[in-house]
Order: sequence, then C-alpha cells, then structure tokens
Amino acid sequence: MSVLIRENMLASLEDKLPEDEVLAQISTLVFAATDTSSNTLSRILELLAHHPDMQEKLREELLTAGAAEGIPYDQLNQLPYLDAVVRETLRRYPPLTLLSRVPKQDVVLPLHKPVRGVDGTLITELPLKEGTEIALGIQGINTLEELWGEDALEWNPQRWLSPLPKAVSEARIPGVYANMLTFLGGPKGCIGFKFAETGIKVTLAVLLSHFTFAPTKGQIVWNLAGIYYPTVEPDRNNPQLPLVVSAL
Ligand code: HEM
Repeated sequence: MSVLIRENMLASLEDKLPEDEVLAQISTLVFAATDTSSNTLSRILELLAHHPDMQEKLREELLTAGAAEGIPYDQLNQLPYLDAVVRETLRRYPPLTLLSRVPKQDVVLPLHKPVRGVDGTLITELPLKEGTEIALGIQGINTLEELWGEDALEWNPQRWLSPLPKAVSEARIPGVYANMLTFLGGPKGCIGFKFAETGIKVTLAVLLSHFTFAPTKGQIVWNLAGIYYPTVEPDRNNPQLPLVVSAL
C-alpha cells in the first residue's frame, strides 16, 4: 500500500489516481488480503493440532533451519516440508471455494472432457451468451480425483514431496499457483499470492518454533461463506478457533 501511495504521488497528472480511487484500492487490498490469509493460517494450525506427528516434523525442519532466531526469506522459501504443508492446505481447503465470471461477449467454452447430454448427444463445448454468470468451482478442481488421485480429498502434505501425478501437470490448470485454482489466474487473478504465501510461512515459522498446538474439546465447524471461517458449535456467528497453546 505504501508503494501504491508513493508511486501515485510521483505519477504524472495524467496517470495519477484520484484520492477516492486510491482509497478504493486500499480497501480492496485490505479486504482481499486479511480474511483469506488469516483463515488459511487458522486452518493450518488446526490441522497440525490434529496431526501432532506432522506438526513435530515441521517444527524439526524449522528449528534445524534456525527459524527460532529468524531466517532469511530465501532460506524460508526453500524449506520443503513447510512449503508442502502450505500448498496442501491451499489445495484441499481454498478459503474461497467458488467464484464467478461473466463473459462480456458471446463465447464458446471448450470442455476439458466431453459430457453426455440427457438426449444422449456428446457435448464437447458450451456456447455462452454475453452476461451469463459462470460459477468456477475452485475447490472442485483442486480436489478432482481424476487429477489428484484417489486420496484427492485427504489432507496429505507428503504428496508435494514427490513428483505430482502426470494428470495434474497435463491438465494445465490456468491458476497462478501450484496447479490449483486457489488464487485463480488471468488478469483478475490474485496479485497477492506470493505475499500471502510468505506471510503464512513467516507466521508458522515464528509460532511453531516457540509453541506447540493441540486441539480443545469444543467442536470446530468450518462455515462455508464468501470465505470459509471457523466457529465453535453451536455459535455460527463469531469466528473463533480455540487451541491449546503451550510454550516449548
Ligand atoms: C490465502 C490467501 C489468499 C487467497 C486464497 C486469495 C485468493 C484470491 C482470489 C481467488 C482472487 C480472485 C477474485 C476474483 O476474481 O473474484 C483474488 C484477488 C485479489 N487478491 Fe487475493 N488471495 C489471498 C491473499 C491476498 C493478499 C495477501 C493480497 C494482498 C496483499 C491479495 C490481494 C488481492 C487483490 C488486490 C485481488 C484483486 C481483487 C479484484 O480484482 O477486485 N490477496 N485473491
């Protein structure tokens, strides 16, 4: 945001954004960045609390790399298990599960594989009228068994430590990040995906090298909304995720 403000002050009169547009950009950045990243982080901590073996493996990787004292960006980004945990969570539990797009003109959309219509004809493409709202099933693509294999619905960071199934790379998923649609792609894709990934990794590095996380007795429910958020049953309105946190 400071870069945006600074560059706008330096821009020529012709290129300068008016103040209301700068404010609108700042609101978009805050809105787009906050709940997406924090809910992903909550999801990771909850999953690690329920998988103490994976939590320990990740902590060991972090402590060996010196995360307790603080490690440089490049080194943090090269930690394979940390990367696997973040990727797998963003694959299996994308904070935005469904988004839509509206074509500005009539288009014909080719299908990845043909489907059979109720009258028995084979359909290979969909003609869409301008203005038709199309739902993009982010979570559906991220967890398609046909691509990711029979365990597509399992949260398994280990899958990122060996080559991905051929079907995944051959599908050419048009997302900006790791063969998935979590951050979408194209001109309206997420501009903050690297920032989000780094923020999540830095926070995990700091927390896991000083604390352990375990589940509480309360039942956590993840509510499907614009952005998935956790609550404690039966309260569905106040986002919260209690965990037992102990100092190392
Ligand atoms: C885990 C974290 C995040 C996820 C899953 C995520 C996901 C997405 C997705 C799917 C879109 C496309 C929305 C659409 O086309 O309707 C998007 C757009 C965007 N994201 Fe992210 N995002 C994350 C974090 C961030 C962060 C940290 C920032 C900023 C630093 C950011 C800034 C933006 C902006 C500016 C847009 C464009 C909004 C627009 O076109 O109106 N995002 N994000």
